[in-house]
Amino acid sequence: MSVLERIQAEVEGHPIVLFMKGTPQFPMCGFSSRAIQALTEAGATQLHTVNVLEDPEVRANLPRFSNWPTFPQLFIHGELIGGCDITVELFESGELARMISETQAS
Ligand SMILES: N[C@@H](CCC(=O)N[C@@H](CS)C(=O)NCC(=O)O)C(=O)O
Ligand code: FES
Repeated sequence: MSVLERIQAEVEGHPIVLFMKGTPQFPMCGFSSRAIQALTEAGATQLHTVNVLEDPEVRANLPRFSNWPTFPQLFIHGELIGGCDITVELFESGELARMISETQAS
């Protein structure tokens, strides 16, 4: 499986996926930490995460796949939502909680 196929399988295999630096328990960067915090506070319980620090191939190729240059990257239902700033903005407006409750209910 090529790395792009692996990325595709990750985002199609789980409704909510965060590509991040570190893990939810031990985020290795403030941007990833803030994204996890927003997702958790918005009620995400079925969150699948990929630690790009442990997968250099994904780190190098995800920006090409998603057309988004940095980490973290949030995908819902296989679609890129954005990085830390967008995730936090969606949380603050209440939109993230709505998207997550719809996703987890379906
Ligand atoms: N404004 C960005 C901040 C994220 C960011 O700047 N990430 C950098 C530093 S962690 C990054 O991923 N750089 C590329 C890399 O480390 O591969 C967001 O909203 O997500
Ligand atoms: S790892 Fe340095 S800013 Fe994210």
